[in-house]
Amino acid sequence: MVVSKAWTLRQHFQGFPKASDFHLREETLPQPKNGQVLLEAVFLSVDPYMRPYSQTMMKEGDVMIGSQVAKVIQSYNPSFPVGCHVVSDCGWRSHWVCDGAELTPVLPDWPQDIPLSLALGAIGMPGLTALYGLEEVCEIKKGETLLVNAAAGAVGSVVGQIAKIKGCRVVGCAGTDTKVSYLKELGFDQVFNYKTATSLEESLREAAPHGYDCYFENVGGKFSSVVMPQMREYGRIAVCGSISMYNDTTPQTGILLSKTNKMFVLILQGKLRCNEHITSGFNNMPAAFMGMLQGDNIGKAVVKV
Ligand SMILES: NC(=O)C1=CN([C@@H]2O[C@H](COP(=O)(O)OP(=O)(O)OC[C@H]3O[C@@H](n4cnc5c(N)ncnc54)[C@H](OP(=O)(O)O)[C@@H]3O)[C@@H](O)[C@H]2O)C=CC1
Ligand SMILES: CCCCCC(=O)/C=C/[C@@H]1[C@@H](C/C=C\CCCC(=O)O)[C@@H](O)C[C@H]1O
Repeated sequence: MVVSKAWTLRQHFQGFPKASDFHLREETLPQPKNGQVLLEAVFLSVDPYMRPYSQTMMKEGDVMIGSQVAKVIQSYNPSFPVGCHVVSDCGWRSHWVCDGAELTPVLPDWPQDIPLSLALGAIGMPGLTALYGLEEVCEIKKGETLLVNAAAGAVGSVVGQIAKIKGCRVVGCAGTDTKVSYLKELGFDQVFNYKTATSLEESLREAAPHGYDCYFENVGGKFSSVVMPQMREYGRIAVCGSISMYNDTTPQTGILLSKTNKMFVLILQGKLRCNEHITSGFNNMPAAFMGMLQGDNIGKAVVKV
């Protein structure tokens, strides 16, 4: 018998999440049956969507939603032998029994030099979101000017680097001077701290006097209203997220939305840098989640068990 730890939503968040909104419970798992596996969490993801989706998809008492990289530690399913790694959407749990239908195997040819945690970051959902938004939504072209906000985060940092690789001029905004320096190191052309800028409108205009061809929107709310008039004719906007609104108790005006090998190659060639903000310990899941929402992370926020 394995006793699993699980973080539940004790009560729905009101505004910014608090430590007392979470509850750590223990649950005894059943012995896996034929076709099933027992998973042990190795890295867990904390992502912005957990805040708005907790409101719409979860009841109080439910285990927090989320993905993790887990190791198979017992197996009665030949597709997932003991020792292999998978991505599972089983939530904030240390262990879980399930069948293979819900699991994505970590590729058997995963390069040794690339940390498995990137399956939750640049090689996973955030990285592929960045690539999809740039290529399929913005259809970005060489020579164009792109704006990305939350630029030092999991999605934003990949967006800016891919756009540079494609020969674009990239403007990024982030919330600390350390993030600004990091983005300059990554090769962004113009970067500013939106929290200390005297005027967001002027900083955006100074960074791109002829306006923006593409806008990769991660923040929403007032930020997007300021960007709109600075879009060029035939400009394209990938509305990816609206983190500035996720903790609102009263609605603001503004937008609210409801190729893996390629990424390996770019990382191994040193063209795509993937910083991670790693918090240690399953017990620190709520702190890691709240830290990410308030901007503590440079790159992808993950928890290492
Ligand atoms: N549509 C889709 O499929 C997906 C959408 N997303 C969206 O992309 C966005 C970024 O996600 P992700 O890269 O995972 O997260 P990040 O790693 O970027 O972490 C969140 C960051 O958001 C910034 N932030 C927090 N509050 C505000 C605010 N009020 N105004 C501006 N910035 C703020 C903080 O950085 P700072 O210090 O710069 O403020 C923080 O570090 C989110 O909106 C998310 O919902 C993500 C994945 C998939
Ligand atoms: C108003 C919320 C906008 C959030 C944008 C965002 O960050 C989206 C991220 C998703 C993420 C969602 C994860 C779980 C929810 C499952 C929804 C369901 O119908 O089952 C991930 O699935 C991929 C991103 O697109």
